[in-house]
Amino acid sequence: MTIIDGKAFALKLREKIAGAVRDIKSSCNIQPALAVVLVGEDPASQVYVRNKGIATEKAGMRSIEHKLAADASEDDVVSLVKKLNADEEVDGILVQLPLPDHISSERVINEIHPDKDVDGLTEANAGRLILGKTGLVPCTPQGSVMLAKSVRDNLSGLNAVVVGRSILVGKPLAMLLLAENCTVTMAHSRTKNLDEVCREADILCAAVGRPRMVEGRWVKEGATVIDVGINRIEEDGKTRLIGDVDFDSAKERAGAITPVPGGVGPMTIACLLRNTVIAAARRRGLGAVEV
Ligand SMILES: Nc1nc(=O)c2c([nH]1)NC[C@@H]1CN(c3ccc(C(=O)N[C@@H](CCC(=O)O)C(=O)O)cc3)C=[N+]21
Repeated sequence: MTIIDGKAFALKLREKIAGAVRDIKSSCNIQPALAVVLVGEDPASQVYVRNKGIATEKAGMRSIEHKLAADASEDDVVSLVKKLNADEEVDGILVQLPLPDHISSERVINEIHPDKDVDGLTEANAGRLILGKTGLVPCTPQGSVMLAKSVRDNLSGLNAVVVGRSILVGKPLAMLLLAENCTVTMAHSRTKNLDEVCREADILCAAVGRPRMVEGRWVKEGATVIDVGINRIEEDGKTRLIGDVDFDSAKERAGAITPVPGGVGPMTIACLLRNTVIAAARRRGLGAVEV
């Protein structure tokens, strides 16, 4: 049984990205830049944004942070996005989610120029993903597939079950697994006999946001389990981060499994940096980057 070390994989990927950034700098004298927009003072979001900024700079790229007050209007956020779209120096734009309730994240996200949409969440990039066209791919699903491929070099023909159908993770993840020639089942809260459906999975991905929902008994012997959940819970008087999979029971049956923390989470940030380099190279006509 393999515990998939997402943290180590992400660090290696970040080194490769740093190499690609160095190449771009030395050959074209360009420093790719990522702009992150944070609205409000949510402590968890502040931590994420700070970590993204540090990771961006460690990769040799420029990090630009824009912080708006919690009572900023939707139009304020949209004008900022438009300004960043027009800024030649900015290669990637990320609007930290969730946004305050009075702001439509759908509207704001869709204002991002698709070629700068490093989250891969605009309608244009979602469309490109289902049509199999070149675009920017959502980071968490991309990282999940990379981790699955790190233990099974060919996913072709395997049964993949994705539990969860969110726009951010479940749907794009299913599309990426389909592109790997998996036979994909999208399961969700209304799925009948969810345990039986999961037991058919060679690749079982849990992205539901419910702590320890996927039980060990649901895991086929030898399956690859990708746990996308990040749930903060109180247990034994401590705050703990746990996944959507009951790790202790699942690891008894899985062939390989991602832990939480240290699994998919670190890959999300690495893939964000990857998308930023890819966006920079495409926008500036530098040809494809191999990362
Ligand atoms: N526009 C946008 N894009 C996002 O990609 C986005 C977002 N908004 N809003 C919030 C969520 C959450 N997210 C995570 C990224 C890394 C870890 C991560 O690295 N987690 C570590 C642990 C970190 C800890 O200890 O808290 C791990 O799983 O090992 C987790 C969660 C990106 N998000």
